[in-house]
Amino acid sequence: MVNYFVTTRLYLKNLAATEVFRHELEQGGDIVDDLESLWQYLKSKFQQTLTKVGFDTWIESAAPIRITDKNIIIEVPSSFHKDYWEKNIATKVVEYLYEYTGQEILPIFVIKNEETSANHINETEKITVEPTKRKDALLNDKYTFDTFVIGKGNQMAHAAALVVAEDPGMLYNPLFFYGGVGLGKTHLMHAIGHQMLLLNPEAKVKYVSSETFANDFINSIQTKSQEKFRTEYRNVDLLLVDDIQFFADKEGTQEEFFHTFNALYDDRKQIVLTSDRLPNEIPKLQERLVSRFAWGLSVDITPPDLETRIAILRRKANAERLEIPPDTLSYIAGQIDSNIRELEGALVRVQAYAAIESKDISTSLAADALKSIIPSSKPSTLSIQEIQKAVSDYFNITLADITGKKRIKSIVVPRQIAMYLSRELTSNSLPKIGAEFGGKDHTTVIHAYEKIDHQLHLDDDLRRSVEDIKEKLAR
Ligand SMILES: Nc1ncnc2c1ncn2[C@@H]1O[C@H](COP(=O)(O)OP(=O)(O)OP(=O)(O)O)[C@@H](O)[C@H]1O
Repeated sequence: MVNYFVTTRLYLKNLAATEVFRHELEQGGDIVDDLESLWQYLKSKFQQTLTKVGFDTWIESAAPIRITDKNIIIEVPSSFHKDYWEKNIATKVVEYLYEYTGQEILPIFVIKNEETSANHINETEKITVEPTKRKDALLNDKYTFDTFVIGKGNQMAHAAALVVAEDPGMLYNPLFFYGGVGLGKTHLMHAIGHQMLLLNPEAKVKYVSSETFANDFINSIQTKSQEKFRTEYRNVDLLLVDDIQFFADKEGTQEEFFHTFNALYDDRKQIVLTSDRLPNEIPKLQERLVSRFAWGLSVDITPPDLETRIAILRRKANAERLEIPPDTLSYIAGQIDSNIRELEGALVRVQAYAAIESKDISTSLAADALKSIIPSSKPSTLSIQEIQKAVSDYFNITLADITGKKRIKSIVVPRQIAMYLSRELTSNSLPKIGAEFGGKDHTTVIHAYEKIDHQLHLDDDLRRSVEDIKEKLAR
């Protein structure tokens, strides 16, 4: 019998030498005519060893490309998946392939190209995993991995969430999700909690918003029950803290959280945090917290593309047993592009409108129902380019300066004003505004918006300039 461990060592030894693999691949002839049957065999083996969510995430998203007598090429959706396969699944592939072919065949992982990766959107409609009924964890029953639709913008966050749910405290600690509002950060957090409890019903899971943490802490001081507070927060296996940007300005809470974090981290307990921005962009977050949060993995969630939005709506419509024609789903998904909570709200609105009118849901009914909330109904038809031009004319700088990267104050302030006005006066999403400013991140737009918004109350000159520009734009 060829020892599987020898095979594994061989595999690991060669892992870095992908080029050698490729050469060998070119030398080797095809050995299996029916790649599909072999893949089915591998899948059936993994079905027995992985959880359903693990199987869906890692195996279902991969596809075999070719096999020779030396290698099998497996296509995976992202570098994150590739990394996970190499570290956790590859040795099993070698073992199972040996069982099937009697030969040592080493896997090579290639990343699927960007254009086609949308094909991997998980549109599984069935909900098979019963969410945990443990109420003390305060988890929302609806927020599980099964109800989470995977798309380009959240694929990596979803995979990382699954890793920490199945292997808490080991690989990514803390796990930090950041991104705009309503994009699924809370949903993923709860899914981690459910999955962990499913695998280990005895696990202690605690989910809190940052406000609840702060309030619990303040109450514990007022009621002299700090010991109880500490026991409650430091004796858990998984601590989930949502929206930690609200820790800004709360010195005492940050101090306490620092100690909570250290206690859990030292005990190898898993910590998961979310915020609307990266830790170093949260104003007044203590440096020592910022650096600790960077110990683990930070993953952003970006707004879903159209296919993902349609898949989310379809899942929701199915769950509510609503009959909605595909083109109507596409229409609704096309109207709301940056916030899934609003997308779901739009569907509820269409549903209510159909009930009131006693009509079936159609595209024209959806258009009527959404008239008052879709972006095109906002009063302004102003474009971002018009705003950029008005601001650059006003400050006598070039359009290239407005969209460029120069960091001098005489350009940075007008650029921030232009971003502020783009958010105030147009219905464009934050990522779209960022893109129009030379491909900047949405968090840069949030930062600019908040800075100008704040300064307007303090700086008369700035306020006058913004009013003048607005007036010019209104003409
Ligand atoms: N990928 C997804 N698949 C299915 N539903 C989703 C997905 N992403 C978000 N949702 C749904 O959208 C709604 C908003 O998501 P969630 O509350 O998790 O957003 P969030 O990023 O935490 O927002 P906030 O920053 O406001 O806290 C929820 O109902 C959630 O179930």
